Amino acid sequence: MTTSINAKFDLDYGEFRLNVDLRLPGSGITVLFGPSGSGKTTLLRCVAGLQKASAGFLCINGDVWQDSEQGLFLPTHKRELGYVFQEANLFPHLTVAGNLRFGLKRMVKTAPQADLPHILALLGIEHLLDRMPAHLSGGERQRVAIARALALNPKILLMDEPLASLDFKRKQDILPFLSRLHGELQIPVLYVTHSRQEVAQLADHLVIMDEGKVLASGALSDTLSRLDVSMAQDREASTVWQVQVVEHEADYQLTRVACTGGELSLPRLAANPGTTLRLQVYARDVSITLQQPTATSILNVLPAVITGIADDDSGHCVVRLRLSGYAEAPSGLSSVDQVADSPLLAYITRKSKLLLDLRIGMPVYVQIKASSILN
Ligand SMILES: Nc1ncnc2c1ncn2[C@@H]1O[C@H](COP(=O)(O)OP(=O)(O)OP(=O)(O)O)[C@@H](O)[C@H]1O
Repeated sequence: MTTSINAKFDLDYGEFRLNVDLRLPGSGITVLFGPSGSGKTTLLRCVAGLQKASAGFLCINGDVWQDSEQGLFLPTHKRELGYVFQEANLFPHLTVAGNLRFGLKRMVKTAPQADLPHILALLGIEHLLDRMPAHLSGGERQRVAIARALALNPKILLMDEPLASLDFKRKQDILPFLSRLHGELQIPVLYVTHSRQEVAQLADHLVIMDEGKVLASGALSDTLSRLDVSMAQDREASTVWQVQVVEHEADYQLTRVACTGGELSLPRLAANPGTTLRLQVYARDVSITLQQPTATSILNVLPAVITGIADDDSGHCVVRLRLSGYAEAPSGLSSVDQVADSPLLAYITRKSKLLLDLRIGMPVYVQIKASSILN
């Protein structure tokens, strides 16, 4: 993966200080995750030039927008970026088409044009062009706001909790459109959220922040399975893998999928063999055995090696494992960096850990009781 964003900011508000030095991928979705007040929005505003860090350096795929040592600070209107906020902020007196055109009028004439039909199709809003914003659902308004930002053909898309003002149903409606941005957008996206669901569904790269600092930054599944960060330390912990559909077993209404480390049987999926999908496995749905179980109703039993163990203070512990079935990712998945190793977490009682005498480096079997496909 090429490191193409370098964002280094030191900004002191007195009560709060943002101090980050990040190297991020130049494409794909980077999610900034952290509790309220951890500095996610402040970081996004520094990237946009809406906030000026006293010491800062920002380079987006070769374009330097800030270099305080050289006295360089590009104002926001000169930064080629799209910004999507919690509220869509569409002009109420303009149709959807009018809202999209408004941004375009302000573009520099020589700037390359965005592929508008592609953007409209990507966000599924072709049929809404003549509508007024008041006649759109919350999810449709946000899709138009994202299209308006992309229509500017930005070099980076900044999204600050774009789903926060939507109810559960609307969030579910819009997430598939956001998932499409992975493969279809060439530019990097910085996406702020507190939602673990959005992290699992959207992130390629994950940055975990707290108190103005970066606690962890890395490929999604590596970061999700880091036992030193809080996301991996409770029963909501999960890992996300890319899997590939192998075949359907019509008689059993099952679909077999391949991951690095083996194959899994899932309830029948509406996807053709060869399709790549995201699979989320919660730590609480994974159990550990020392021998390969011979009589179990659980279909998904895979060999694994323990790579880490962290106790919590509620009588449980989280065990990090690496599947050890295959050395290589299935063909077709190898380009996805998070597939190189499919880490897995198991949330078990501390008593079970002691009874099985689990230790790092031990070969075991994992039983995966349930999992869910995210896209
Ligand atoms: N202009 C400002 N002056 C002083 N303090 C500020 C300013 N803007 C933000 N802060 C403080 O900086 C801290 C980080 O705020 P920020 O909005 O970046 O957090 P966040 O992680 O995005 O939070 P949330 O998830 O609630 O939106 C907060 O304590 C906030 O009160």
